[in-house]
This record gives sequence, C-alpha cells and structure tokens, in this order.
Amino acid sequence: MTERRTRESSLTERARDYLALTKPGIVRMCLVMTAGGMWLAPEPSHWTVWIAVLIGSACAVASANAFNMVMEREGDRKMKRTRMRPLPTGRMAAWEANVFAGLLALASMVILGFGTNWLTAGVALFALVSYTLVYTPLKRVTPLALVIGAVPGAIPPLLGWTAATNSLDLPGAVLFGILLVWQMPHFLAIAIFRKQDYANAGILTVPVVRGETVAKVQAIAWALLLIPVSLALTPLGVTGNLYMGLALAMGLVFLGWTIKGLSSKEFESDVRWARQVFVLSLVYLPALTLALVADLTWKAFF
Ligand code: HEM
Ligand SMILES: CC(C)=CCC/C(C)=C/CC/C(C)=C/COP(=O)(O)OP(=O)(O)O
Repeated sequence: MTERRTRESSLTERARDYLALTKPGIVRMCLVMTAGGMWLAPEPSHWTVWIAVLIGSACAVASANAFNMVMEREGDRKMKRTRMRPLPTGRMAAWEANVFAGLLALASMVILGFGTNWLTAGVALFALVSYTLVYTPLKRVTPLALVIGAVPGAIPPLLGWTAATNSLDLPGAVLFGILLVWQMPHFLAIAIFRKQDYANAGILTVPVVRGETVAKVQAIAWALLLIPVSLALTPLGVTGNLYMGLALAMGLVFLGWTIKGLSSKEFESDVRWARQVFVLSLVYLPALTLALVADLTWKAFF
C-alpha cells in the first residue's frame, strides 16, 4: 500500500516536471492570442479547425519552451527564478527533455498541417526554429536578443489567422505587430525586477548593460507605439469603434503606468513599479482580446 502510494506520488511529480518544461503560463497566454487571431478572420472556421489550431499551437509553443529549457539548463542553475526547474535540479535528464520536446514538435506539425493547413504548420516551424536556434543563444550575446525573440513570440495570433484564412495578409500582420510591440515593455519590466538574476546568469538585458533609466525610457517608447499599432484594426475595417475606444483606454492606462516609473529614484521602488507593469502587461493582452471579441460579436448582432 505504502509502496503503491510512493509510486503514485513519484508519477505525479514526473507529470508535474513535464508540465513545468512547457512553461504552461506562456502556453495559456499564447492560446488566448491564437484564438483572438482565429476570431478576427472574416469567415467562421469549422470546429475541427479550431481544435486543431489550439492543440497544434499549444504543442509548438510547449516544444519551443522545452527545447529552450534544455539549452539553458546551466544558466538556469544560476538564477533564483529558474534554479528549481526540472533540468537544473537534476530531476530530469537532458535527453529525456529533448525527446519530449521533439515529440511535441512532431505532434504540432502533424496536427497543424493536417488539421488546418501547411502554411500554418510552416509559420509555426519558423517560430519554433527561430526561438530555439536564434533567440536562445543570442540572449548571452546582446540585449537586442529581446527584439529577435519577440518575432517568434508574436507568431501565436498569426497561427489563428492563417489557420482560418490560409493567407498572410494585413489584419494578421497587425495582430503580429501588437504582440511584437507588447513584449518589449513586458520584458523590460521583468528585466528590471530580475536584474540581479540576469546579471548572475550572464544574460545581457538592457538594465544590466545600460541601466534602469534607459530600460524605463525604452519601455515608455514601446508602450506609446502600442497605442497606434493596437488601434490600426479599426481604420483597416476589421473592428469597429467599440474596440477602438476600449483599446485606446487600455493603451493609455498601460502607457501611464510605464511613465510613472520615471518618478521612482531608488532601486526598491523601481522593483515595485516594474512588478506592477509586468502584472498589467498580463492583464492587458487578454483584456484587448476580449475587447476584440466583444466588438466583433456586437457587429455581428447589431
Ligand atoms: C521577448 C519576449 C519575451 C520574454 C523575454 C519573456 C520573458 C518572460 C519571463 C522571464 C517571465 C517570468 C517573469 C517572472 O515571473 O519573473 C515571463 C512571464 C510571462 N510571460 Fe513572457 N516573455 C516574452 C514574451 C511572452 C509572450 C509572447 C507571451 C505570451 C503571449 C508571454 C506570456 C507570459 C506570461 C503569461 C507570463 C506569466 C506566467 C509565467 O511566468 O508562466 N511572454 N515572461
Ligand atoms: C508558435 C511558437 C513556437 C511560438 C513561440 C512562442 C514562444 C515560445 C513565446 C515566448 C517568447 C519568449 C521570448 C519567451 C521568453 O523566453 P526566455 O528564454 O527569456 O524565458 P526563461 O528565462 O523563462 O527561460
């Protein structure tokens, strides 16, 4: 009986480690964006395409995250935030995580290719390869890695759009742009409150290389740019005034909060402010997606 319980609990721990390898918080948020991209498409998609794009995209993002954890297992040991991950603690071997990530990559290609279309599978493959083979090694070379990492990071809404339309055109590109720009203040804030961690691991972030003030000014510039980029869907005729009003209000709150950072002069208050900007970034994205869905639903019925 006790032996069975021990085996069960070790199985649960194993499953928990595999789940941790996928970075489930990021997978969840990517899926919200993929669903937003699908919703925006001019023609409604069959429910099987919805299921395929959501499962296929989740597998692609999870695979990218798991490969990233294998590649960074040494650096992750040096950071407070990441040192308890399955690889740095030695709870899982690198080969095991590689097999898991490889199977997820294969599953994503099969599910996206056969369940949606091969353009969507190709775009996901581009994101997977650029995230693991370009962004991940560049993190230790230049702070510009952030802009490069933002390219695969911005792909999830595009997967929804291409799954529904089998084309790469302007509304899909705007969704890509929104997520691309959003990632800058999202990460610049994290890089401020995790500055010491990144310095310890030799990761060249903007606050480590150029200081907090430069990071704050950059975050403000990106939050400002996020407003016109997010509003562009209305002049393009995709969304209406309801979305435009909500997106403007949310964009101004986000911008206002980033500007507030300029008034803090000590590292402790910087950290408090940066955590608030990070949390706000996590509220902003699903809220913007909800605004989009609300606007399109309103347009369909009234
Ligand atoms: C260059 C791009 C990005 C970088 C460098 C980045 C980095 C990070 C880091 C380091 C954290 C952990 C923060 C902490 O707790 O200290 C985090 C959290 C988070 N990120 Fe990002 N991120 C990026 C893009 C994205 C994208 C594209 C999404 C999804 C659309 C996303 C969604 C999230 C979510 C939901 C969390 C909180 C939940 C969790 O930690 O699992 N991020 N990000
Ligand atoms: C469709 C597809 C495959 C899309 C890719 C989506 C994806 C993996 C988005 C995350 C973007 C990103 C740069 C995260 C931070 O990684 P990090 O290495 O800085 O995070 P860490 O320090 O927590 O490991």
